[in-house]
Amino acid sequence: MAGIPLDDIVKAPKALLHDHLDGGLRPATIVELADGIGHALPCTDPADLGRWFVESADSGSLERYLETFAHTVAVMQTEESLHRVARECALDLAADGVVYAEVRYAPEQHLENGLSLDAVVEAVLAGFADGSAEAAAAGRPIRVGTLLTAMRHAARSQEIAELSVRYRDTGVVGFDIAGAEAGFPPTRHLDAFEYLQRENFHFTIHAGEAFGLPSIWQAIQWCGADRLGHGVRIVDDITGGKLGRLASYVRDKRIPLELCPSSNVQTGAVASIADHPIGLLRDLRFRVTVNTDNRLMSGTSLSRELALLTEAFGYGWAEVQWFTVNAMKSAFIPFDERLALINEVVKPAYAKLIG
Ligand SMILES: O=c1[nH]cnc2c1ncn2[C@H]1C[C@H](O)[C@@H](CO)O1
Ligand SMILES: [Zn+2]
Repeated sequence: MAGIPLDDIVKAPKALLHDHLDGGLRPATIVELADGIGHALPCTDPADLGRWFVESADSGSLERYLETFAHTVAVMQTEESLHRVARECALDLAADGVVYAEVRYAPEQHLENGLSLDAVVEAVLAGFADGSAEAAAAGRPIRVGTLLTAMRHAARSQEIAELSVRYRDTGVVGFDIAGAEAGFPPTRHLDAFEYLQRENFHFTIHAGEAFGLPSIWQAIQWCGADRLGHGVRIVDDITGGKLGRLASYVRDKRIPLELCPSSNVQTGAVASIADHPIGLLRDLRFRVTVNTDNRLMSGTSLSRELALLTEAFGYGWAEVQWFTVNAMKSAFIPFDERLALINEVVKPAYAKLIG
């Protein structure tokens, strides 16, 4: 199918809920930062390096996909580099027409040079603020919220949950757990999730990506996740269009699915974009959102993910608006602020596009 041209999608306002800061660096920035600290890279030409990330992440396994992060995390160990990467992230998302983004990363992975958790968070928040201000000045306003991630194989989730709550009034809007899923169920971090619930805070959980329904069930029914990071394996509870109890619960409660089409193809969660369950899940009216996961590892952008879906499933502007409004409705910022973006930015733009 023809699909909507990428350039047109770039111009439309979009919202992004699932994007990793350490999965979205510019290849040229990695080369410069690595040179400055003497970190050895697989190659030093930015274009080659960009291809290396995509090819290496194209592994068919989440564990191998995650190995590529060693190089991005290695160059994000100082306040200056964290600030730079966050600033460029805000600028790149704004240039792609993203007007609202929640970007996540794991502060515990940025302590190798002796930074404190608070220093990491403050450097990233300052980078997002500076990048957003520059984007606005250039006529591309964007709001960036931060999610702090705890690594599911580690044991710092309570500490990171407390860190998130400490920065809730200065830009951190939610919490997440990420990393290899098999063998590391969400309930390992139950104390952190119960703490966050007592604090009336928001969190999403990577679940139902490399592991199936038990992970999703725990994330929702034991841990109380507001959203599912990926959640794509919820299709295992749907047979011939008929929903099982867990799938019904997720749909009926309007639990947002942060679907990441290209990432799922690379980790082997789905065979191809055309085979992605997003088509079925949309038809069944789940609260589906479209996301990038890791723009560097997938060589992608939110506009490209949407363009691929318009090609594969024949979607038009009405569907792109639907995905965008779903994401805005599911954002972790206050209701009135979500509504303002939907009514004042998203809907007027799509009214013109849909005609
Ligand atoms: O798709 C993913 N699934 C699980 N973990 C992931 C995914 N993408 C990135 N991560 C991990 C690697 C990063 O270093 C970490 C924090 O952003 O989150
Ligand atoms: Zn992710």
